[in-house]
Amino acid sequence: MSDVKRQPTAVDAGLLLARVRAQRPRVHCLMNTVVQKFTADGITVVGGIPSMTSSRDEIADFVAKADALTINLGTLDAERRAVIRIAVDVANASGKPWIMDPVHCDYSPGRLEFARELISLDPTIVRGNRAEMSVIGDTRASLRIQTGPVDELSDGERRVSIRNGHPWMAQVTGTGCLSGGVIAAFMAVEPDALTAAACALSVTGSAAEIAATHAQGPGTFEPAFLDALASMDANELNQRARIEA
Ligand SMILES: Nc1ncnc2c1ncn2[C@@H]1O[C@H](COP(=O)(O)OP(=O)(O)O)[C@@H](O)[C@H]1O
Ligand SMILES: Cc1ncsc1CCOP(=O)(O)O
Ligand SMILES: [Mg+2]
Repeated sequence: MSDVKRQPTAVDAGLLLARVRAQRPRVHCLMNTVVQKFTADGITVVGGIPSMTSSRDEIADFVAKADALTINLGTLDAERRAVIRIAVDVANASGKPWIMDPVHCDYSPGRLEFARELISLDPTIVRGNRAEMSVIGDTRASLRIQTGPVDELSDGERRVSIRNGHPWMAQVTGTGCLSGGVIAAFMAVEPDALTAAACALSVTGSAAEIAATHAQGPGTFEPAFLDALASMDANELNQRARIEA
């Protein structure tokens, strides 16, 4: 799976999910304070090991021990900006993959400016929803992901669409943030970021489809989604994953 020209497939999704479960990558998350638990649970049930500390004293050690890093701008303040800069420096110095979620950068010029500063530091992936990615615009060399009813991925050479998921994902706070954590777990076991992210999003989207068949609404959908993520396997992905060039 190292040929960067390759288009990812449903078979890859099953293989990478099995690789995450076998390798148990550590994912450090500088996650917003709203959805820390949900994100940590999402990483855990796909097979990764999350850590969430945002202490300035510890961040360098945690990132150094992690296999991938998730940076989320959802609840930003001066201290968190400083900690994010340290985390990104350590990840870049040691060649670890990192994903940046520019949550609500469309609400505040200051946040957009900080998101642009981080993009200049070469994140492996930038992922946001439609409103966020519209103001972000071009992300130069990074893999760019815009999620929504259809997820659109582009790395400058390839474009991939993921047609999985369910509208209830947009009614549960944190499904986008959780996807950043799951994508990071997949990047930790697969060097081609587009393949890793496409497979991760087909896994979360397929789990959402299964959860929706059991749930009565967004409230019961959330735990059903974690259950479906935990029991996802290659057979299910072969039937459901809709990864299209
Ligand atoms: N209407 C929809 N149908 C299917 N999947 C959706 C829908 N809306 C969002 N999703 C999925 O929910 C997740 C979060 O996407 P999105 O809502 O764009 O991000 P955010 O939560 O950051 O606003 C993604 O995995 C996306 O595929
Ligand atoms: C509501 C809110 N406010 C700050 S972070 C956050 C969660 C955003 O989660 P998502 O973008 O995944 O829905
Ligand atoms: Mg979001």
